[in-house]
Amino acid sequence: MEEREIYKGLAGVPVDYTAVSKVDPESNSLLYRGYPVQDLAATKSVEEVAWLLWYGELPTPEQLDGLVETERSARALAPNVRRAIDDLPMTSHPMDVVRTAVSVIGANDPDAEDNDPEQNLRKAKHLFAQIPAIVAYDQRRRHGLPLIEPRDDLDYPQNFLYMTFGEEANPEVVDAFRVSMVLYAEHSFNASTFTARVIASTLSDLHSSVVGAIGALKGPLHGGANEAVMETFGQIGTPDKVEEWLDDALARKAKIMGFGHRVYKNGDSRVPTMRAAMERMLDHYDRPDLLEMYERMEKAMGEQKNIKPNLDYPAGPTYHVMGFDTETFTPIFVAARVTGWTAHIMEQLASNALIRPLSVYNGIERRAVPE
Ligand SMILES: CC(=O)SCCNC(=O)CCNC(=O)[C@H](O)C(C)(C)COP(=O)(O)OP(=O)(O)OC[C@H]1O[C@@H](n2cnc3c(N)ncnc32)[C@H](O)[C@@H]1OP(=O)(O)O
Ligand SMILES: O=C([O-])CC(=O)C(=O)O
Repeated sequence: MEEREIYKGLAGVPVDYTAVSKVDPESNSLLYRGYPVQDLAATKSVEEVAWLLWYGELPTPEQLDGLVETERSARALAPNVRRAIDDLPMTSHPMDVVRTAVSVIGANDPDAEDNDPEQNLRKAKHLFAQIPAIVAYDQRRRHGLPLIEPRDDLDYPQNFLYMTFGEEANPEVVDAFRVSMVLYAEHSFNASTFTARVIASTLSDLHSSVVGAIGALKGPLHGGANEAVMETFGQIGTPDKVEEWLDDALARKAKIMGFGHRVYKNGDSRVPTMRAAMERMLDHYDRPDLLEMYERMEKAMGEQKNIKPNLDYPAGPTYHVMGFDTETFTPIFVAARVTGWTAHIMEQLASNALIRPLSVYNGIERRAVPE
């Protein structure tokens, strides 16, 4: 076999520049276009952060008004997107539903193949406006409930919660949801963003890149971990069972969902902000049992493996107490991350090189085909 060094999982390999965000494990920080994410999460709206990721600067009041108007006027689903969702079995995973619906939105777009930056910005804003309606409707239909039309007097997180639950959410809940959407929006060359960039690098279209990214996000080693956290909590049952459950899981060499990270080795920079939002929600919904379970698992993982939680760990219980179905958690991540993905797709296209790495062949050596 040829002797060449390989970089399994591309671990530690820089493959391109990006100006969208900086993940710095040394200082344990995350910057979106230079701004610390926790400072953005403290005061900025989902719409402001979306603009920042796409354009590189926070919007002026006029620019923000323009984006808000565009987003609010593009929320309702086209009839064939709705029919495509209705045609899927109730057993379809919500990530498959959102992937399918985004595919239909792409097929509906008369300029889907046009990679002009203005067209791609338009498509990105359209997806940003549409995905909450897809996610909310899918959760409702699985409960036998009718679709709720969007309300254009509500901001992005208020409307997302309204379309899901049919009533205006408490402001504290809206704020915790907003914080989660800001924290989930962007994270450099994670697996789904890299997938989006690989697809964009072939000069395919933006919707195809987003569909591919949704597929990559679904896996439990990436976005699917927020669902898996609640499944774990469900298996454990009560806080006093945490240590016993963990001993058994680690003895089986199981990966504990919501812990560990490819880049951060000393804790995920977003966790303190999300944890604070989770604590506000567990208090609001009076779930001290979930906080105890969270803390016991975090402590036991620290003692046994010295591995810290990632963003999916506090996000899972937060979405659970808000009333989202566990399978809806990763689609919420899609709604948030579509801004980051599309910013990266546009950055890739602005300075493109086909992404095509090499492999080292370790199969059977050349041989003759039998007669
Ligand atoms: C928003 C996000 O996408 S954040 C990531 C969400 N994913 C999860 O929470 C899934 C659980 N975590 C994991 O599987 C991993 O930590 C990953 C995939 C996120 C990162 O993995 P990698 O950088 O490839 O690290 P790798 O899997 O090689 O782990 C290194 C060591 O730590 C252990 N380890 C890492 N994470 C975990 C975990 N969650 N549970 C138990 N052990 C773990 C591994 O078993 C390995 O141990 P070993 O050296 O004794 O074999
Ligand atoms: O960066 C990663 O590998 C995964 C992650 O935390 C994210 O995408 O938010």
